[in-house]
Amino acid sequence: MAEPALALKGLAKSFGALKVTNGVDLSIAPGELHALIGPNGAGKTTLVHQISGTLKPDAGAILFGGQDITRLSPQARARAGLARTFQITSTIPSLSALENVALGVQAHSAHPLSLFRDAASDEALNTPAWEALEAVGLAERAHAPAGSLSHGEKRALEIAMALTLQPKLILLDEPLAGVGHEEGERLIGLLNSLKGRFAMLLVEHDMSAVFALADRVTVLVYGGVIASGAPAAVRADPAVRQAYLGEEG
Ligand SMILES: Nc1ncnc2c1ncn2[C@@H]1O[C@H](COP(=O)(O)OP(=O)(O)OP(=O)(O)O)[C@@H](O)[C@H]1O
Repeated sequence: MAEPALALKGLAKSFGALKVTNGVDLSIAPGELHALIGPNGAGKTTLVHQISGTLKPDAGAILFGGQDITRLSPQARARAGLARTFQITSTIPSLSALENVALGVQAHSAHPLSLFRDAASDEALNTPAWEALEAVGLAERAHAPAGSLSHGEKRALEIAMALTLQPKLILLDEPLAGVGHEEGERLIGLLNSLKGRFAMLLVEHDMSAVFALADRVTVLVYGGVIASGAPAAVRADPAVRQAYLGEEG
């Protein structure tokens, strides 16, 4: 069997007496889109922070393509191909979409010290930047300042920036939050078009998006996994229905 793209083994994190991640086991196959759902405060974002490396677990291990990355810095994880998009927009508003992506390419290139040396005019940066913009459907907006893009376009731009890492896995933290219905549909189409190229862990409250996209779903409640599996099985699980009672109707 292929090595999982990502495997969490007994991951634990407490804030004081609060066990926010309570011995989480999770496995994502290469190319799989895995959704992580759960009620507010279940610990989803805390789990994503531990996977990306901005928060240290108290116990447990994180394996990325079989390699133990539990103690690696976020930068080293990104270089290994673990990309993430942020709930808070991380682009530079005054620079064009193309310049933002080209800067991302430059930051991860062999010569990052040349940062800001007119990133968008350098062909070695430009070609992958254009490819990433095309992959997310933003090529026509390449020269628009990132700050002028719509909410959904900004999310697509962040995904383009993640693509320049040539990722093996992308962590998507609520990509649909604050995005209107029409743009949401476009983003779901975009994520669908990227499926299979790399693994994705999607944290999302929009259940129609989750069930439209996910190969497998894991449900987190009070920091613990209560169900994990194929979408239909998870949806029918009595413990999951109980956890969502009143939220999903
Ligand atoms: N730095 C911190 N210090 C103390 N408690 C924290 C900290 N970060 C998160 N928590 C608590 O941990 C719990 C889980 O929070 P987390 O943001 O991971 O949940 P979530 O599932 O992502 O929620 P949401 O769906 O609302 O984003 C919450 O009770 C939160 O208040």
